[in-house]
Amino acid sequence: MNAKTLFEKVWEQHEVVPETADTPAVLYIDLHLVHEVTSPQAFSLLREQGLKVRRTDRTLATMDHSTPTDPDEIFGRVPIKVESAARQVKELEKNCGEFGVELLGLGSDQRGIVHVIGPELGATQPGKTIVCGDSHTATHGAFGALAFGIGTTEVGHVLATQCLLQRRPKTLAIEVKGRLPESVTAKDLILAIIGKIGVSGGTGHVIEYRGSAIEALSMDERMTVCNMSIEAGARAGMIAPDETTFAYLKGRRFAPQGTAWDKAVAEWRKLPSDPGARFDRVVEIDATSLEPMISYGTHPGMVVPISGSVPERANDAVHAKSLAYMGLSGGEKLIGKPIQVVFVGSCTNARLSDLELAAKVMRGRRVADGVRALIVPGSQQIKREAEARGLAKIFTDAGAEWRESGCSMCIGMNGDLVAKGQYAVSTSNRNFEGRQGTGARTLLASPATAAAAAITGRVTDPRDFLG
Ligand SMILES: CC(C)[C@H](C(=O)O)[C@@H](O)C(=O)O
Ligand code: SF4
Repeated sequence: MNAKTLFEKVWEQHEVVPETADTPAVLYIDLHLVHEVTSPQAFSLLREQGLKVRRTDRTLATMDHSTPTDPDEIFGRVPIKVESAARQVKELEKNCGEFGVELLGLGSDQRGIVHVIGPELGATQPGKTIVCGDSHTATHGAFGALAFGIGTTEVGHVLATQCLLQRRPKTLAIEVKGRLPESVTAKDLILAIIGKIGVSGGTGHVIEYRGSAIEALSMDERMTVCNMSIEAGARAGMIAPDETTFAYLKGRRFAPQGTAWDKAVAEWRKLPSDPGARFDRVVEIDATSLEPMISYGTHPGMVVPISGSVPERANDAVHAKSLAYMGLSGGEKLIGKPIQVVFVGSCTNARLSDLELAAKVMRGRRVADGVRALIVPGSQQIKREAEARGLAKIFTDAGAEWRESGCSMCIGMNGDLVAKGQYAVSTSNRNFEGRQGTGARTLLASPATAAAAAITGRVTDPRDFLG
Protein backbone atom coordinates (compact mmCIF):
# COMPACT_ATOMS: atom_id res chain seq x y z
CA MET A 1 0.00 0.00 0.00
CA ASN A 2 1.09 3.50 -0.80
CA ALA A 3 1.60 5.27 2.57
CA LYS A 4 -0.11 8.68 2.57
CA THR A 5 -0.12 11.72 4.80
CA LEU A 6 -3.28 13.20 6.30
CA PHE A 7 -2.99 16.11 3.87
CA GLU A 8 -2.65 13.82 0.84
CA LYS A 9 -5.73 11.83 1.83
CA VAL A 10 -7.94 14.89 2.23
CA TRP A 11 -6.56 16.55 -0.90
CA GLU A 12 -7.06 13.50 -3.08
CA GLN A 13 -10.61 12.93 -1.84
CA HIS A 14 -11.50 16.45 -3.02
CA GLU A 15 -9.59 16.73 -6.25
CA VAL A 16 -12.17 17.17 -9.01
CA VAL A 17 -9.44 17.79 -11.61
CA PRO A 18 -5.74 17.23 -10.75
CA GLU A 19 -3.24 19.99 -11.42
CA THR A 20 -1.07 20.04 -14.52
CA ALA A 21 2.08 22.03 -15.26
CA ASP A 22 -0.09 24.82 -16.64
CA THR A 23 -3.24 24.62 -14.55
CA PRO A 24 -4.01 24.39 -10.85
CA ALA A 25 -6.14 21.60 -9.44
CA VAL A 26 -9.89 22.03 -9.06
CA LEU A 27 -10.78 21.21 -5.44
CA TYR A 28 -14.27 20.54 -4.13
CA ILE A 29 -15.09 22.61 -1.04
CA ASP A 30 -17.19 21.07 1.73
CA LEU A 31 -17.67 24.16 3.86
CA HIS A 32 -17.47 27.84 3.01
CA LEU A 33 -17.44 30.27 5.93
CA VAL A 34 -18.23 33.88 5.20
CA HIS A 35 -17.71 37.13 7.11
CA GLU A 36 -18.48 40.78 6.44
CA VAL A 37 -15.02 42.00 5.38
CA THR A 38 -14.13 39.80 2.42
CA SER A 39 -17.58 38.97 1.04
CA PRO A 40 -19.18 42.20 -0.30
CA GLN A 41 -17.33 42.23 -3.63
CA ALA A 42 -17.84 38.49 -4.06
CA PHE A 43 -21.61 38.83 -3.72
CA SER A 44 -21.52 41.82 -6.12
CA LEU A 45 -19.73 39.63 -8.63
CA LEU A 46 -22.49 37.02 -8.40
CA ARG A 47 -25.12 39.69 -8.80
CA GLU A 48 -23.40 41.18 -11.87
CA GLN A 49 -23.19 37.79 -13.53
CA GLY A 50 -26.67 36.67 -12.57
CA LEU A 51 -25.31 33.71 -10.55
CA LYS A 52 -26.72 31.98 -7.48
CA VAL A 53 -24.87 30.57 -4.47
CA ARG A 54 -24.26 26.99 -5.62
CA ARG A 55 -24.66 25.29 -2.23
CA THR A 56 -26.29 27.44 0.41
CA ASP A 57 -26.29 24.35 2.67
CA ARG A 58 -22.48 24.36 2.63
CA THR A 59 -22.17 28.09 3.26
CA LEU A 60 -22.40 29.75 6.68
CA ALA A 61 -21.93 33.43 7.48
CA THR A 62 -21.17 35.27 10.69
CA MET A 63 -20.18 38.78 11.73
CA ASP A 64 -17.02 39.32 13.71
CA HIS A 65 -14.40 41.75 12.36
CA SER A 66 -16.40 44.96 12.18
CA THR A 67 -18.85 44.19 14.92
CA PRO A 68 -18.57 46.38 17.98
CA THR A 69 -18.16 44.63 21.33
CA ASP A 70 -20.36 47.11 23.20
CA PRO A 71 -23.74 45.44 23.88
CA ASP A 72 -25.68 48.66 23.21
CA GLU A 73 -24.30 48.77 19.66
CA ILE A 74 -24.63 45.03 19.07
CA PHE A 75 -28.25 44.86 20.16
CA GLY A 76 -29.26 48.02 18.32
CA ARG A 77 -29.94 50.26 21.32
CA VAL A 78 -27.53 52.80 19.81
CA PRO A 79 -26.19 52.96 16.22
CA ILE A 80 -22.84 51.30 15.39
CA LYS A 81 -20.29 54.08 15.88
CA VAL A 82 -17.67 53.12 13.27
CA GLU A 83 -19.33 54.01 9.98
CA SER A 84 -17.41 51.62 7.72
CA ALA A 85 -18.22 48.80 10.14
CA ALA A 86 -21.93 49.66 10.16
CA ARG A 87 -21.94 49.56 6.36
CA GLN A 88 -20.27 46.11 6.19
CA VAL A 89 -22.66 44.66 8.73
CA LYS A 90 -25.69 45.94 6.77
CA GLU A 91 -24.30 44.66 3.52
CA LEU A 92 -23.75 41.14 4.82
CA GLU A 93 -27.32 41.08 6.17
CA LYS A 94 -28.61 42.11 2.77
CA ASN A 95 -26.41 39.68 0.81
CA CYS A 96 -27.24 36.67 2.96
CA GLY A 97 -30.94 37.48 2.77
CA GLU A 98 -30.89 37.86 -0.98
CA PHE A 99 -28.77 34.75 -1.69
CA GLY A 100 -30.34 32.48 0.94
CA VAL A 101 -27.20 32.00 3.06
CA GLU A 102 -27.61 31.32 6.78
CA LEU A 103 -26.26 34.28 8.74
CA LEU A 104 -25.43 34.28 12.43
CA GLY A 105 -26.26 37.97 12.62
CA LEU A 106 -25.76 40.59 15.30
CA GLY A 107 -28.55 39.34 17.53
CA SER A 108 -27.81 35.61 17.09
CA ASP A 109 -26.81 33.66 20.18
CA GLN A 110 -24.59 31.49 17.93
CA ARG A 111 -22.62 34.44 16.53
CA GLY A 112 -18.89 34.77 17.09
CA ILE A 113 -15.49 34.88 15.45
CA VAL A 114 -15.72 32.77 12.30
CA HIS A 115 -12.90 30.43 13.39
CA VAL A 116 -14.47 29.95 16.78
CA ILE A 117 -18.05 29.25 15.68
CA GLY A 118 -17.21 26.75 12.88
CA PRO A 119 -15.82 24.23 15.38
CA GLU A 120 -18.23 25.19 18.15
CA LEU A 121 -21.25 24.39 15.95
CA GLY A 122 -19.63 21.18 14.69
CA ALA A 123 -19.54 22.49 11.11
CA THR A 124 -15.77 21.97 11.14
CA GLN A 125 -15.13 18.24 10.80
CA PRO A 126 -12.23 15.90 10.04
CA GLY A 127 -11.48 15.28 6.38
CA LYS A 128 -13.41 18.31 5.12
CA THR A 129 -12.08 20.99 2.84
CA ILE A 130 -12.94 24.33 4.43
CA VAL A 131 -12.35 27.80 3.06
CA CYS A 132 -13.04 31.34 4.21
CA GLY A 133 -11.92 34.72 2.97
CA ASP A 134 -9.65 34.92 5.97
CA SER A 135 -6.07 33.88 6.57
CA HIS A 136 -6.71 32.27 9.95
CA THR A 137 -8.93 29.61 8.40
CA ALA A 138 -5.96 27.39 9.23
CA THR A 139 -7.52 27.12 12.72
CA HIS A 140 -10.00 24.49 11.46
CA GLY A 141 -7.10 22.19 10.56
CA ALA A 142 -7.00 21.27 14.26
CA PHE A 143 -9.80 18.81 13.41
CA GLY A 144 -7.92 17.15 10.54
CA ALA A 145 -9.67 19.33 7.96
CA LEU A 146 -7.80 20.95 5.08
CA ALA A 147 -8.62 24.59 5.69
CA PHE A 148 -7.35 27.46 3.56
CA GLY A 149 -7.72 31.21 3.64
CA ILE A 150 -8.79 32.56 0.24
CA GLY A 151 -9.02 35.99 -1.41
CA THR A 152 -12.21 37.90 -2.23
CA THR A 153 -12.22 36.82 -5.90
CA GLU A 154 -11.95 33.20 -4.78
CA VAL A 155 -14.79 33.76 -2.31
CA GLY A 156 -16.84 34.60 -5.41
CA HIS A 157 -15.65 31.46 -7.20
CA VAL A 158 -16.55 29.22 -4.27
CA LEU A 159 -19.94 30.87 -3.77
CA ALA A 160 -20.74 30.29 -7.45
CA THR A 161 -19.20 26.85 -8.02
CA GLN A 162 -18.38 25.28 -4.61
CA CYS A 163 -14.91 24.67 -6.10
CA LEU A 164 -11.53 26.35 -5.76
CA LEU A 165 -8.48 26.45 -8.02
CA GLN A 166 -5.39 25.49 -6.02
CA ARG A 167 -1.78 24.52 -6.60
CA ARG A 168 -0.90 21.42 -4.60
CA PRO A 169 1.22 22.50 -1.61
CA LYS A 170 4.18 20.60 -0.16
CA THR A 171 4.05 18.91 3.23
CA LEU A 172 5.97 19.85 6.39
CA ALA A 173 5.82 17.70 9.51
CA ILE A 174 6.44 19.51 12.79
CA GLU A 175 7.16 16.79 15.34
CA VAL A 176 6.71 18.02 18.88
CA LYS A 177 8.29 15.53 21.24
CA GLY A 178 7.86 15.21 25.01
CA ARG A 179 5.22 17.12 26.99
CA LEU A 180 4.71 20.84 27.55
CA PRO A 181 5.81 21.80 31.07
CA GLU A 182 3.13 22.94 33.54
CA SER A 183 2.23 26.61 32.90
CA VAL A 184 3.57 26.54 29.33
CA THR A 185 0.62 26.84 26.95
CA ALA A 186 -0.22 25.97 23.36
CA LYS A 187 0.29 29.66 22.52
CA ASP A 188 3.83 29.49 23.86
CA LEU A 189 4.41 26.38 21.77
CA ILE A 190 3.29 27.96 18.50
CA LEU A 191 5.23 31.16 19.21
CA ALA A 192 8.32 29.04 19.87
CA ILE A 193 7.74 27.13 16.61
CA ILE A 194 7.46 30.36 14.62
CA GLY A 195 10.53 31.71 16.42
CA LYS A 196 12.40 28.62 15.31
CA ILE A 197 11.28 28.18 11.69
CA GLY A 198 10.63 31.88 10.97
CA VAL A 199 7.69 33.71 9.42
CA SER A 200 8.42 32.19 6.04
CA GLY A 201 9.49 28.80 7.39
CA GLY A 202 6.28 27.17 6.18
CA THR A 203 5.94 28.93 2.82
CA GLY A 204 4.37 26.72 0.15
CA HIS A 205 3.67 23.96 2.68
CA VAL A 206 0.81 22.51 4.65
CA ILE A 207 2.05 21.78 8.16
CA GLU A 208 1.07 18.65 10.03
CA TYR A 209 1.70 19.07 13.76
CA ARG A 210 2.31 15.68 15.33
CA GLY A 211 4.06 13.91 18.16
CA SER A 212 3.30 13.24 21.82
CA ALA A 213 3.01 16.91 22.87
CA ILE A 214 0.41 17.55 20.16
CA GLU A 215 -1.60 14.42 20.93
CA ALA A 216 -1.84 15.56 24.56
CA LEU A 217 -3.45 18.90 23.62
CA SER A 218 -7.16 19.65 24.02
CA MET A 219 -9.13 20.81 20.96
CA ASP A 220 -8.95 24.42 22.17
CA GLU A 221 -5.17 24.14 22.37
CA ARG A 222 -4.89 22.42 18.98
CA MET A 223 -6.86 25.30 17.46
CA THR A 224 -4.44 27.82 18.99
CA VAL A 225 -1.54 25.98 17.36
CA CYS A 226 -3.13 25.56 13.92
CA ASN A 227 -4.43 29.16 13.98
CA MET A 228 -0.93 30.60 13.73
CA SER A 229 0.26 28.31 10.90
CA ILE A 230 -0.26 31.32 8.68
CA GLU A 231 2.16 33.35 10.81
CA ALA A 232 4.75 30.68 9.95
CA GLY A 233 3.99 31.34 6.27
CA ALA A 234 2.19 28.02 5.70
CA ARG A 235 -0.90 27.49 3.51
CA ALA A 236 -2.57 25.51 6.26
CA GLY A 237 -1.94 23.55 9.45
CA MET A 238 -3.44 20.18 10.33
CA ILE A 239 -3.58 17.77 13.25
CA ALA A 240 -4.73 14.17 12.86
CA PRO A 241 -8.21 13.54 14.27
CA ASP A 242 -8.38 11.22 17.29
CA GLU A 243 -10.62 10.44 20.28
CA THR A 244 -10.17 14.00 21.59
CA THR A 245 -11.52 15.32 18.28
CA PHE A 246 -14.50 12.97 18.19
CA ALA A 247 -15.43 13.66 21.82
CA TYR A 248 -15.38 17.40 21.12
CA LEU A 249 -17.64 17.14 18.06
CA LYS A 250 -20.24 14.67 19.29
CA GLY A 251 -23.70 16.19 19.67
CA ARG A 252 -22.84 19.60 18.21
CA ARG A 253 -25.37 21.29 15.91
CA PHE A 254 -23.88 20.30 12.53
CA ALA A 255 -22.17 17.06 13.62
CA PRO A 256 -23.62 13.86 12.14
CA GLN A 257 -26.17 12.17 14.41
CA GLY A 258 -27.15 8.56 15.12
CA THR A 259 -25.84 5.95 12.67
CA ALA A 260 -24.43 8.73 10.47
CA TRP A 261 -22.18 9.64 13.41
CA ASP A 262 -20.76 6.10 13.66
CA LYS A 263 -20.18 5.98 9.92
CA ALA A 264 -18.45 9.35 9.97
CA VAL A 265 -16.17 8.36 12.86
CA ALA A 266 -15.23 5.16 11.02
CA GLU A 267 -14.16 7.29 8.02
CA TRP A 268 -12.35 9.83 10.20
CA ARG A 269 -10.30 7.06 11.80
CA LYS A 270 -8.75 6.37 8.38
CA LEU A 271 -7.43 9.91 8.01
CA PRO A 272 -4.24 10.04 10.12
CA SER A 273 -0.98 9.82 8.17
CA ASP A 274 0.00 6.21 7.50
CA PRO A 275 3.15 4.83 9.15
CA GLY A 276 6.00 5.49 6.74
CA ALA A 277 4.21 8.32 4.90
CA ARG A 278 6.77 10.79 3.61
CA PHE A 279 6.76 14.54 4.19
CA ASP A 280 8.70 17.00 2.03
CA ARG A 281 10.30 18.37 5.21
CA VAL A 282 10.44 17.46 8.89
CA VAL A 283 11.24 19.79 11.81
CA GLU A 284 11.62 18.53 15.37
CA ILE A 285 10.81 20.50 18.53
CA ASP A 286 11.36 19.41 22.12
CA ALA A 287 8.35 20.53 24.16
CA THR A 288 9.95 19.70 27.49
CA SER A 289 12.42 22.59 27.38
CA LEU A 290 9.94 25.32 26.39
CA GLU A 291 9.14 28.41 28.44
CA PRO A 292 6.35 31.00 28.24
CA MET A 293 7.08 33.13 25.17
CA ILE A 294 6.54 36.79 24.28
CA SER A 295 7.05 38.79 21.10
CA TYR A 296 9.18 41.95 21.12
CA GLY A 297 9.06 43.04 17.47
CA THR A 298 6.72 43.69 14.58
CA HIS A 299 6.27 40.21 13.20
CA PRO A 300 5.35 37.02 15.03
CA GLY A 301 8.78 35.45 14.44
CA MET A 302 10.34 38.08 16.69
CA VAL A 303 9.79 36.19 19.94
CA VAL A 304 11.84 35.23 23.00
CA PRO A 305 11.26 33.24 26.17
CA ILE A 306 9.72 35.60 28.72
CA SER A 307 12.85 35.60 30.86
CA GLY A 308 14.92 36.64 27.83
CA SER A 309 16.13 39.93 26.41
CA VAL A 310 15.50 41.72 23.14
CA PRO A 311 18.09 40.29 20.73
CA GLU A 312 20.91 42.54 19.53
CA ARG A 313 21.48 42.45 15.78
CA ALA A 314 24.16 44.87 14.68
CA ASN A 315 23.81 46.07 11.07
CA ASP A 316 20.31 44.67 10.67
CA ALA A 317 18.28 47.65 9.46
CA VAL A 318 14.95 45.78 9.51
CA HIS A 319 15.51 44.71 13.11
CA ALA A 320 16.49 48.27 14.06
CA LYS A 321 13.38 49.74 12.43
CA SER A 322 11.19 47.25 14.22
CA LEU A 323 12.77 48.02 17.60
CA ALA A 324 12.42 51.75 16.96
CA TYR A 325 8.68 51.26 16.37
CA MET A 326 8.43 49.17 19.50
CA GLY A 327 10.47 51.63 21.57
CA LEU A 328 12.76 48.81 22.68
CA SER A 329 16.54 48.39 22.53
CA GLY A 330 18.69 45.35 21.88
CA GLY A 331 19.79 43.70 25.13
CA GLU A 332 16.83 45.07 27.11
CA LYS A 333 15.03 42.63 29.43
CA LEU A 334 11.33 42.23 28.72
CA ILE A 335 10.25 41.30 32.23
CA GLY A 336 9.35 44.44 34.16
CA LYS A 337 8.57 46.54 31.10
CA PRO A 338 5.53 48.73 31.92
CA ILE A 339 2.44 48.09 29.76
CA GLN A 340 -0.82 50.02 29.41
CA VAL A 341 -3.26 47.62 27.75
CA VAL A 342 -4.08 43.92 28.03
CA PHE A 343 -6.24 42.15 25.46
CA VAL A 344 -7.45 38.60 26.02
CA GLY A 345 -9.35 37.59 22.90
CA SER A 346 -9.15 36.71 19.16
CA CYS A 347 -9.49 33.47 17.20
CA THR A 348 -6.15 32.40 18.71
CA ASN A 349 -7.06 32.60 22.40
CA ALA A 350 -10.70 33.48 23.17
CA ARG A 351 -12.13 30.05 23.85
CA LEU A 352 -13.43 28.95 27.23
CA SER A 353 -10.18 27.34 28.40
CA ASP A 354 -8.27 30.52 27.51
CA LEU A 355 -10.66 32.56 29.62
CA GLU A 356 -10.36 30.03 32.44
CA LEU A 357 -6.59 30.41 32.38
CA ALA A 358 -6.79 34.20 32.49
CA ALA A 359 -9.34 33.96 35.31
CA LYS A 360 -7.06 31.66 37.29
CA VAL A 361 -4.45 34.44 37.32
CA MET A 362 -6.92 37.29 37.95
CA ARG A 363 -9.13 35.65 40.57
CA GLY A 364 -9.24 37.78 43.73
CA ARG A 365 -6.77 40.29 42.32
CA ARG A 366 -7.05 43.77 40.80
CA VAL A 367 -5.94 45.11 37.44
CA ALA A 368 -3.03 47.51 38.06
CA ASP A 369 -3.77 51.26 38.14
CA GLY A 370 -3.54 52.83 34.71
CA VAL A 371 -3.95 49.53 32.85
CA ARG A 372 -6.93 48.86 30.58
CA ALA A 373 -7.74 45.15 30.44
CA LEU A 374 -10.22 44.04 27.80
CA ILE A 375 -11.53 40.46 27.83
CA VAL A 376 -13.51 39.48 24.75
CA PRO A 377 -14.99 35.99 24.36
CA GLY A 378 -14.67 34.32 20.96
CA SER A 379 -18.39 33.68 20.60
CA GLN A 380 -21.70 34.43 22.27
CA GLN A 381 -21.86 30.81 23.39
CA ILE A 382 -18.48 31.13 25.13
CA LYS A 383 -19.69 34.40 26.64
CA ARG A 384 -22.71 32.69 28.17
CA GLU A 385 -20.65 29.75 29.46
CA ALA A 386 -18.04 32.09 30.97
CA GLU A 387 -20.79 34.01 32.71
CA ALA A 388 -22.45 30.82 33.99
CA ARG A 389 -19.14 29.60 35.39
CA GLY A 390 -18.38 32.84 37.18
CA LEU A 391 -15.40 33.79 35.00
CA ALA A 392 -16.94 37.05 33.84
CA LYS A 393 -17.44 38.09 37.45
CA ILE A 394 -13.80 37.37 38.26
CA PHE A 395 -12.80 39.70 35.41
CA THR A 396 -15.17 42.52 36.26
CA ASP A 397 -14.38 42.25 40.00
CA ALA A 398 -10.74 42.64 39.03
CA GLY A 399 -11.58 45.81 37.11
CA ALA A 400 -11.33 44.36 33.60
CA GLU A 401 -13.87 45.06 30.82
CA TRP A 402 -16.05 42.14 29.69
CA ARG A 403 -17.63 42.43 26.24
CA GLU A 404 -19.73 40.85 23.51
CA SER A 405 -17.83 38.50 21.18
CA GLY A 406 -15.89 39.57 18.07
CA CYS A 407 -12.41 40.20 16.71
CA SER A 408 -12.22 43.34 18.84
CA MET A 409 -8.72 44.66 19.56
CA CYS A 410 -7.03 41.98 17.44
CA ILE A 411 -7.61 44.25 14.45
CA GLY A 412 -8.22 47.99 14.58
CA MET A 413 -11.45 48.10 12.59
CA ASN A 414 -14.31 47.89 15.08
CA GLY A 415 -13.56 50.70 17.49
CA ASP A 416 -11.50 48.71 20.05
CA LEU A 417 -8.08 50.31 19.74
CA VAL A 418 -4.72 50.66 21.45
CA ALA A 419 -3.51 54.27 21.49
CA LYS A 420 -0.32 55.46 19.83
CA GLY A 421 2.83 54.48 21.71
CA GLN A 422 1.01 52.26 24.21
CA TYR A 423 2.19 48.72 24.93
CA ALA A 424 -0.46 46.02 24.74
CA VAL A 425 0.09 42.46 25.88
CA SER A 426 -2.26 40.67 23.52
CA THR A 427 -3.32 37.06 23.08
CA SER A 428 -3.95 37.65 19.36
CA ASN A 429 -1.73 36.48 16.51
CA ARG A 430 -0.41 39.55 14.70
CA ASN A 431 1.88 42.32 15.87
CA PHE A 432 2.45 44.27 12.66
CA GLU A 433 2.88 48.04 12.83
CA GLY A 434 -0.52 49.60 13.43
CA ARG A 435 -2.34 46.29 13.79
CA GLN A 436 -4.11 47.26 17.03
CA GLY A 437 -4.26 50.96 16.12
CA THR A 438 -1.91 53.56 14.67
CA GLY A 439 1.38 53.49 16.59
CA ALA A 440 0.18 50.70 18.91
CA ARG A 441 2.90 48.38 20.24
CA THR A 442 1.80 44.76 20.49
CA LEU A 443 3.44 42.08 22.62
CA LEU A 444 1.98 38.68 21.67
CA ALA A 445 1.65 36.17 24.49
CA SER A 446 -0.61 33.58 26.11
CA PRO A 447 -3.74 34.35 28.16
CA ALA A 448 -1.77 33.57 31.35
CA THR A 449 1.00 36.02 30.46
CA ALA A 450 -1.54 38.66 29.43
CA ALA A 451 -3.51 38.28 32.68
CA ALA A 452 -0.32 38.45 34.76
CA ALA A 453 0.62 41.70 33.00
CA ALA A 454 -2.83 43.12 33.74
CA ILE A 455 -2.31 42.54 37.46
CA THR A 456 1.23 43.91 37.74
CA GLY A 457 1.10 46.53 34.97
CA ARG A 458 4.33 45.09 33.63
CA VAL A 459 5.55 42.22 31.50
CA THR A 460 5.47 39.37 34.03
CA ASP A 461 6.34 35.69 34.06
CA PRO A 462 2.95 33.94 34.42
CA ARG A 463 4.63 31.24 36.49
CA ASP A 464 4.84 33.82 39.31
CA PHE A 465 1.06 33.39 39.53
CA LEU A 466 0.55 29.83 38.35
CA GLY A 467 3.53 28.12 39.94
C1 LIG B 1 -9.86 40.95 7.52
C2 LIG B 1 -9.31 39.61 7.15
C3 LIG B 1 -9.29 39.49 5.67
C4 LIG B 1 -7.97 39.34 7.81
C5 LIG B 1 -7.33 38.00 7.42
O1 LIG B 1 -7.43 37.49 6.32
O2 LIG B 1 -6.69 37.41 8.23
C6 LIG B 1 -8.09 39.38 9.32
O3 LIG B 1 -8.89 38.37 9.83
C7 LIG B 1 -6.74 39.35 9.95
O4 LIG B 1 -6.56 38.62 10.92
O5 LIG B 1 -5.85 40.08 9.50
S1 SF4 C 1 -9.70 37.50 15.61
FE1 SF4 C 1 -8.09 38.60 14.56
S2 SF4 C 1 -6.93 37.06 13.45
FE2 SF4 C 1 -8.88 36.17 14.02
S3 SF4 C 1 -10.18 36.46 12.26
FE3 SF4 C 1 -10.51 38.19 13.65
S4 SF4 C 1 -9.10 39.76 12.95
FE4 SF4 C 1 -8.44 37.85 12.01
